[in-house]
Amino acid sequence: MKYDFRGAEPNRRHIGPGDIRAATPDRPLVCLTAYTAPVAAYLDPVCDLLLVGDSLGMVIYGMDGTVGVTLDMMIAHGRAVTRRARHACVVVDLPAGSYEDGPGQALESARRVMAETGADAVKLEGGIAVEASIAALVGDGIPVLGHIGLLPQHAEEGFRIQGRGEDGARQVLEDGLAVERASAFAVVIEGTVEPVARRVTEALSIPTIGIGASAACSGQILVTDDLLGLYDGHLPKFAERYADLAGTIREAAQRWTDDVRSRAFPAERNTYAERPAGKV
Ligand SMILES: Nc1nc(=O)c2c([nH]1)NC[C@@H]1CN(c3ccc(C(=O)N[C@@H](CCC(=O)O)C(=O)O)cc3)CN21
Ligand SMILES: CC(C)C(=O)C(=O)O
Ligand SMILES: [Mg+2]
Repeated sequence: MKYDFRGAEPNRRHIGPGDIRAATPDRPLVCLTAYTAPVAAYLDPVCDLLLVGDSLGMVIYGMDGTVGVTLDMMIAHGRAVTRRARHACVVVDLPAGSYEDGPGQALESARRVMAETGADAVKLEGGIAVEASIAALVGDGIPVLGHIGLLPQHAEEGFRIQGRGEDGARQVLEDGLAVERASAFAVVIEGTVEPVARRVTEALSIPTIGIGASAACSGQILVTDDLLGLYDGHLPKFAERYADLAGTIREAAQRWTDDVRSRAFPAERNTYAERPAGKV
């Protein structure tokens, strides 16, 4: 079925879910989170996929976890990102409480996200437990990105690495196989040991996108605020800081503060005259 994008631009992006699905091992998929229009504008040309992740609850709303994030929050940020993305595939997370009741609830939530944001796809956490829901969305024409391994929406005892031991390894693999059976176009593997990520990647015909899941995946995703040194919480071991935006912000704010107090700001170029220069 075709969606009418109420207020949202129909998706005219260069890279679609089908292109992500067709990724080949010679070119790892490059994925980052984006929650706002300007960050989407900066990342869009260099990424294959932009994820509007429910991590935004922790990263920009200061929550302790992702469980309090609502569908309305995801839609507002999803819409901001699709306003700027014209190259990368845009995926929006279904938040906790918006799909666990089963295929009916998942369909209702995913349809809203697609119609109101103009995203290319949705992501939901889980394998076997959500297989029927993923299949229902795909059957309705909504592309789905899977998410297995560490599931932050179900991390009641903290964010623990998954797949250790034979039982753990089997569960992650079974979840990956379920996501593939349900016809997701790719799957995120989060917080898993390398042998498990390798086994899942070899066993599945769809690409695996790793976060804290080793180099054995078909691609990588990271939370952009971690990459940029902007997140003010605990940085997971798997994240790597490529910039220090927190330091840049503190320094700029301090310099401006000094300039206001010394009356160096505002300068003449920041000040309106009675009549604009050159006009009579
Ligand atoms: N800023 C940010 N970055 C993320 O990657 C991220 C979020 N927020 N929020 C949602 C989830 C939560 N994530 C996390 C957060 C912390 C750990 C963490 O601290 N893990 C321990 C490993 C514990 C173990 O060995 O079992 C670590 O020390 O890295 C892992 C994943 C990943 N996602
Ligand atoms: C960490 C990624 C995969 C995610 O789900 C998020 O940012 O919410
Ligand atoms: Mg998420």
